[in-house]
Amino acid sequence: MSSNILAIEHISKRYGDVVALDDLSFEVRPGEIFGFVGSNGAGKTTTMRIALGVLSADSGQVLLGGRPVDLDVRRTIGYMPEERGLYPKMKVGDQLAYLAELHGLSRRDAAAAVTRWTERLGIAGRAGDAVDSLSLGNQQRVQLAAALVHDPAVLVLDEPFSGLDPVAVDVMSEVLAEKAATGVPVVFSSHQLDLVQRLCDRVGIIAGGRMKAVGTVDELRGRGRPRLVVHAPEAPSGWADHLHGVHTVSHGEGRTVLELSDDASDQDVLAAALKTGPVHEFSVNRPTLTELFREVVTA
Ligand SMILES: Nc1ncnc2c1ncn2[C@@H]1O[C@H](COP(=O)(O)OP(=O)(O)OP(=O)(O)O)[C@@H](O)[C@H]1O
Repeated sequence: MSSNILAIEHISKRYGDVVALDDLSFEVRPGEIFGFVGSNGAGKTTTMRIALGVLSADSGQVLLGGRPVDLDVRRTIGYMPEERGLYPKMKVGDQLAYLAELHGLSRRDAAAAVTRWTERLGIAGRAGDAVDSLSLGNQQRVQLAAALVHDPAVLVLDEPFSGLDPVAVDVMSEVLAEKAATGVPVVFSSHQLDLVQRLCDRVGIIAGGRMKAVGTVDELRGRGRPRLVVHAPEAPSGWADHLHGVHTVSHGEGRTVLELSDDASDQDVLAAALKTGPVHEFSVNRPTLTELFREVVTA
């Protein structure tokens, strides 16, 4: 199963007059963690539901290891839905064992998988408790366990990090990295872009149902306009505004961040900065994923 590629190919989906997805394509490769980011309503959940096969696309297709996602293929996917979907009154251990058996594991293998994952996710002590007696963060750990107990060939997780405390974020991050290291393609959506930047091999930015940018974090950051950071403590506000092709992004406490158009000269900027007094720092910065995201979705 480790040669599985999850390929989303030209999918479109409308809800009445609302175009939720418009010719969206991307792929998640074996062993990679793919971050799927976009504003509220951009189409992430719709994409993931179509990838799982619980919602059908109007056109386009989803292939896992070259096969359309039918019932058999769907059983090999570990899915964490945004709306969650555990049985609130059922005991954690029973529920996970039930889900594992539903995915084809024998009773014995299911029990072993439940023990392994509840221990790994730090909820073994709660196996005998009803799901709704757990905190939301712990319920989310159970939800992740539910996505993992049948040893899935691919992981599709809708906002798995939302509402988690930093320790739970670390546990979730480690588990995703471990699964990816075994060759499983992992895709998750998130609004926590610092986390996406840290964790993901590649990222896709979706806006208005269209894929606006896909690449490694470095590739995406490299696409953004570079910024100059100038630390000139005596420079007054607006000191660089008269320079050709230079836009001041921010200025405060002697630090100025500037954006330069292609025909602007960084040497002219340096000369202008030196005229104001000493220059302690003069460096080029690439935008963060968060800055890039804002640029892409508002373009
Ligand atoms: N069942 C539905 N009926 C009608 N419109 C829907 C339905 N589900 C989603 N939509 C619309 O489709 C678009 C995409 O929604 P989707 O839930 O996929 O976005 P999202 O990126 O997951 O958003 P969020 O980050 O808020 O979870 C939105 O305009 C949404 O209002």
